[in-house]
Amino acid sequence: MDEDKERFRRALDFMKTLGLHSSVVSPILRRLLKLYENEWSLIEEENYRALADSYFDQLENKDIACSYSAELQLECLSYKEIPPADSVHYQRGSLRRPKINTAISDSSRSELESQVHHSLSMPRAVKEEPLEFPSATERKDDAFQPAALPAASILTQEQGKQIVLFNKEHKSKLQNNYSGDLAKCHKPRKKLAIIAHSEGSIRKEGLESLLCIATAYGNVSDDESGVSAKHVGKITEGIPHSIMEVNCTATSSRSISEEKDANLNLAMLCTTPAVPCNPSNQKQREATSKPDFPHDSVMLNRGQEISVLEDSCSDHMPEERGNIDSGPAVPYKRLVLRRKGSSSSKLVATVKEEPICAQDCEGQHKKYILDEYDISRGQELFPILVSNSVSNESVPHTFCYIKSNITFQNAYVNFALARIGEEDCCAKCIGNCLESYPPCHCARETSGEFAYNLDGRLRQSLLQEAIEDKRNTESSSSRNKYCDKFSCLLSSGDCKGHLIRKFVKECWSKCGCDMRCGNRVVQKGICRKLQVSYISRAKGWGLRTLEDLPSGSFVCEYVGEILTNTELDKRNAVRAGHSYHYPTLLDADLSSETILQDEELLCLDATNYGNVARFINHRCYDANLVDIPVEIESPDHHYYHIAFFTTREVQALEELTWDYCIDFNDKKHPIKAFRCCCGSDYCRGRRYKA
Ligand SMILES: C[S@@+](CC[C@H](N)C(=O)[O-])C[C@H]1O[C@@H](n2cnc3c(N)ncnc32)[C@H](O)[C@@H]1O
Repeated sequence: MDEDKERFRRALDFMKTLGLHSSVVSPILRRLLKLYENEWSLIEEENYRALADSYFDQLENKDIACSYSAELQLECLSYKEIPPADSVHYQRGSLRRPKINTAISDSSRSELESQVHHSLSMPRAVKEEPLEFPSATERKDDAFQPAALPAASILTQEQGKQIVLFNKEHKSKLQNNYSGDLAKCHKPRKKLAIIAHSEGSIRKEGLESLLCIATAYGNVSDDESGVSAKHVGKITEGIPHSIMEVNCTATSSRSISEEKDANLNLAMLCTTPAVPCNPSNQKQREATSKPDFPHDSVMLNRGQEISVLEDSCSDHMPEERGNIDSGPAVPYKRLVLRRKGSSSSKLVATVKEEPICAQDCEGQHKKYILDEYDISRGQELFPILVSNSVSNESVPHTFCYIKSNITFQNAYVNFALARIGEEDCCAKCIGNCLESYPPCHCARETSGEFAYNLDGRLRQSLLQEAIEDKRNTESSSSRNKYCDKFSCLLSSGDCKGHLIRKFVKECWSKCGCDMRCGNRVVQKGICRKLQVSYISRAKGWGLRTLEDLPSGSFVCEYVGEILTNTELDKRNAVRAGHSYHYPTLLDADLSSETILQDEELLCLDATNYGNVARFINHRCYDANLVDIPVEIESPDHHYYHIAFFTTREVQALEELTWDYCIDFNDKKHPIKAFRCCCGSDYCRGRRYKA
């Protein structure tokens, strides 16, 4: 009998650690005991899963109104966290729990429900007790059993770095699948103490370290003082695997402001030593092309994003970088985590605290969507993942991802080698042209100096020139008044001219150098970790970098269909009412041309076919990307590549932007300019009145 009492107490203690109050749990537990004929093992199995399930089931069945007393809103949260059945990716069957639903008779069920309902609707004063966590040794006590709810366990690998994530949100037992639609409840609540607990063990070669990260949601405070994480981990060396056992607990006890949600996330990251990146390494390619997660960023349930930015032994790293997002709704916090057993080795993670969409009190569903897949469908070297944590807008499926430009109908693009003269290639070069002296013919376009430095970045003088060119677009002196000679779609006959742009020329097929030549940057394609991300309702989707980018780095090319301007004109006529527009003119060399045929007057349209660049939003004047015309296959400049380079150092998770050079006051353009929300101090579009 005493043993039963003790087991009863243990069950309640455990449920308390999930935030479920004894007075609510006790009747449910009693009912379960009756149903299972005192077979405790069925209830204790998997850390009281049956009990927890029964609790949630009852709440689910009884549509409890949201007018709880404040101290019980935690239960409300638990209930509302349960996503609609059709959106839950987690399989109930996988819980292996006893079939409570069928086992409970109607009368038992209603009795049970009434108990739950009664308990929840009774206003009671709940004493807020400070949360105390058992130490590692205390935890050996049976009274504190770690939850064995199925922790999300995700493996990613990139450049040898292995990140293993065990993620658990308090009581979020249903959300162990990291993708899917989740609904949540925003409820005013006062003080909330939440606990997350996770455990797991992994077997993996060469495990090196363990980190435990705890983060909390909620508009509560600007510091992390209310959140703490402890872990007990050990790595056992063994051949061929190391075994890591992790046991992690996090607590948060903070004041939660109204209308905000609260959450606690736990992530455990295990790293293996980095190995040098070699894109030709097949194994690595396979690993990086896995369409599950970004290499060093782990998307947690409900969109919390932890990006491992730096793993360094330096003590000079800034601990706070502040808010690095331009959008209003997505604050970032930067955590600096110390490695266990080391006072100097730090791992810096940026935690993106997402506004959590909710099933609000009116019962209206707003779904929080996380779509995680490689939008390039394996075409790019690194997967380009998609993330939306702002709205219920789903991943754009309205276009087809292409890695390089494709020609539409009669657009004239001729790559015949015969058209490349001796002065337009370096047939005699061997190896890396950047190391040759004097520079070969391919440096001619950039005044006899190669456009790129040995580290692959654009030379600063060229970069500055390109930035200046763009910034002067408003002044007519930098434009060539060419368009009176033909119908220009920029302004339908009222053209203010086109920018004269300086080209970069890369080596190509007729050159003697090989693909390792430093004068081949754009043609190698995207080699940065990028993410298509929903920025805001005003701007829609955008592009972010997931890694720090030095100034002058090549990011990506603007890829689309190569169209004639006449075709574009036709398309624009039917697209006038569309919200987003993706075409861009290939007009960088119009000034040097005489009269052009229609099929030579080209543009790129990424509306139906395009790459990541179609998501880059506009920013007036001080954008962090600049578009540079690049000659690769063809010495004539009707057709060329538009390549984006960083105008300055760009930090991981910043949105990438370029100046579209839109004339926001041009009322004659067939496409009405959007109302600019770039946020720049020099914004030209803000003045535009719709
Ligand atoms: C090339 S698309 C960029 C990707 C687009 N945001 C999307 O969701 O697909 C250009 C369109 O994005 C929107 N956009 C880009 N920059 C913007 C800005 N600064 N302010 C408001 N809207 C912007 C405009 O609707 C524009 O037509």
